[in-house]
Amino acid sequence: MDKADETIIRVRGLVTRFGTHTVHNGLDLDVRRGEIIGVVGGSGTGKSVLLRAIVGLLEPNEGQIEVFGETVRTNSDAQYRALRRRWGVMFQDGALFSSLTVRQNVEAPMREQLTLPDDLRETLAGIKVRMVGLPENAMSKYPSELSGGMRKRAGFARAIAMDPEIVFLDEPTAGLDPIGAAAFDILIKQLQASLGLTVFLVTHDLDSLHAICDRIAVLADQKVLAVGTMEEMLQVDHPWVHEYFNGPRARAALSTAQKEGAP
Ligand SMILES: Nc1ncnc2c1ncn2[C@@H]1O[C@H](COP(=O)(O)OP(=O)(O)OP(=O)(O)O)[C@@H](O)[C@H]1O
Repeated sequence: MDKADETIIRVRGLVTRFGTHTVHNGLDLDVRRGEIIGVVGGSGTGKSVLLRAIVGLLEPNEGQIEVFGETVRTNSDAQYRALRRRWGVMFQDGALFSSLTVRQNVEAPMREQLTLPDDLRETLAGIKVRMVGLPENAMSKYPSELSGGMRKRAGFARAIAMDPEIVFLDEPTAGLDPIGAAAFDILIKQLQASLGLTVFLVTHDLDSLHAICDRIAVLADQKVLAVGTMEEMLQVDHPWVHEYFNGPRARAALSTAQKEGAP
C-alpha cells in the first residue's frame, strides 16, 4: 500500500452525548498519513469534542476510534501511554502551564514519558523551541511574559516534544493578527513537510484552509457532512457549507491564496 493512502485515524459510527445533548451521531472520518486535514464547522458542532475523543480524553457513547490501527480507549494503561507518545496535542490557547517556563513546558511530556538525564532533556527542549521559531531567550520566560503568537509557538513546541507522528492543533491561529496567523500556517506546513507529520487541524480560519490543508472535513448535522479538497467543498449542496465556502470571507481568503500562489 502507498504510505500516503494509509489511514492513520479511523472513526466509525461515533456517538457522543453530554446528558441529553447529542453532539455526534454516527460520525465517520478517515485521516490519511502525512496529510493536513482541516476540521471545520459552526460553533458547537463538536470539533474540539471530536479531537478529545480521538486522543482518548473522552469516552464515546458508541462507535470505534482507531489510531495507528489500534483502538484508543480499550487499551490497557500501558498500551494507551505507548500510543499517546506517538501524537502531540496543542489545545486552544496553547494551554501552557502558567507556573512553568517555556523550557519546562516543553520538557513536561518528556518528564512524564521518558527517563532522560536533565541536560539531554534540556538540549532536546531547546531544539524544539528553535524549531518553532522562538528565540533562545524565550526558553526561560513564563507564558504570561510572551505574546499570543509566541505562546502558540511554545504550545506547538510542546506538542512536538516527543517527535510525534500526528499533531492535533485546536484553533492554533485563533486570536492572532492576520500576519501572525499566516506565519503560524507556514510554520505548520514547514514542520509537517520536514517531519512527515500528519496534522489534524481544528480551525475557523479560511486562510489556513486555503494555504495549508490537503483536505477539509466539515462537521454539521452531528456528523462529518463532507470531506475533500477545497474545490470539492465548493460543490457541496448544504446551506451552511455553501455559505461558509462561498460567502464573502471565503472569497476574500480565496483571492489572498491566489495572490500568494497557494494551491
Ligand atoms: N465536558 C462537557 N460537558 C458538557 N457539554 C460539553 C462538554 N464539552 C463540550 N460540550 C458541548 O459539546 C458541544 C460541542 O463542543 P465543542 O467544544 O466540541 O464545539 P466546537 O465545534 O469545537 O465549537 P467552537 O468552534 O465554538 O470551539 C457544545 O455544545 C459544548 O457545549
